[in-house]
Amino acid sequence: YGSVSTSSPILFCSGSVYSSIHGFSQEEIKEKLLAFPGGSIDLLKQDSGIAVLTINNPPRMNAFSGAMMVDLEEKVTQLENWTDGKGVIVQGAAQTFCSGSDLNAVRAMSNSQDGMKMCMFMQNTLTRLLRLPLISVALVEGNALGGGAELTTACDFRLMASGSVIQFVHKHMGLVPGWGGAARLVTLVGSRNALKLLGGAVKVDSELGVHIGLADGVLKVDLDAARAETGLQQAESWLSQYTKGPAPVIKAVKKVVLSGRELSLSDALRTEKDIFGSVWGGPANLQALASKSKHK
Ligand SMILES: CC[C@H](C(=O)O)C(=O)SCCNC(=O)CCNC(=O)[C@H](O)C(C)(C)COP(=O)(O)OP(=O)(O)OC[C@H]1O[C@@H](n2cnc3c(N)ncnc32)[C@H](O)[C@@H]1OP(=O)(O)O
Repeated sequence: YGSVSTSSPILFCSGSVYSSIHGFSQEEIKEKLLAFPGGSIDLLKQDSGIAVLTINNPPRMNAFSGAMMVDLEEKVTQLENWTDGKGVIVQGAAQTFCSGSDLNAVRAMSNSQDGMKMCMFMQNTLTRLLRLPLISVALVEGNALGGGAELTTACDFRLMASGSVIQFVHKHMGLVPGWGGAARLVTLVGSRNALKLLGGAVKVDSELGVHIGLADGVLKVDLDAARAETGLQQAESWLSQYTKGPAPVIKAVKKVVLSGRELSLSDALRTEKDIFGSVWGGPANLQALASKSKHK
């Protein structure tokens, strides 16, 4: 497979929004964030090409400590470099998703300068998560609140367990989303629904989530415990519908959609041509041509 050389550095070279040209120092804010320890972000890369990223801080309902924000950035870098990867599932540990920023860290960093730096750091990381050349799914069990709700919007898809809730609680905190969640929410559900969800701090359950297009599916509850699949198993089988096939082809699928989503039409068309060139005449293409396959 040829590599994709495109005129769209924003998507494929550095997915970040802020850098030193914006007066932003990633290293300076990392040092501040590391002063707030606790929890971890765990990455499991599987032979299937589907990775599982777990937000792990159960004593605080998987709230993000500063150290976890830094950890997430490192795990996203590992996923960017995963040649054999095709998909990623983002979940919370212990059957709940994520309750946003750790309020203890928020209280200690309550001046506006630090708040904005933290928000730039998280915008960079979550933008890179959304721009991964992998198909991503947020598996929402329990609560996704505040920054946790924003994290769900940094995935391509959201699957909700019955009883789970996505809630942008920001208004109740005297805030608005700052991790890019508002911009992504508008793209997902339209500006009128976004205004309702943010203005009313609405509790979105799985039914409402599907109705407004925030959720892409609801996980089944099987009362027969012996037969029941876990939420993660269900999410893996849902995602595998879209990740069957060789990694370079799946990555190319994600990249053409991403460029269509983020670039102007002319730039998206040029980028699509480059990505097409990277799979044209590649092993999967030659094999398909040789097998005279019919698409019945
Ligand atoms: C809004 C902007 C900002 C951002 O975008 O950066 C944020 O995200 S701020 C955080 C927004 N989230 C919240 O305000 C969540 C507050 N917590 C809750 O509403 C509840 O704890 C809930 C619904 C998550 C769970 O309720 P439940 O009754 O099931 O459990 P507890 O309340 O007893 O919680 C257990 C334990 O977890 C601690 N906890 C929960 N969330 C956080 C958090 N965000 N930061 C720090 N700690 C959190 C809670 O205090 C309990 O600890 P304990 O020591 O047992 O009292």
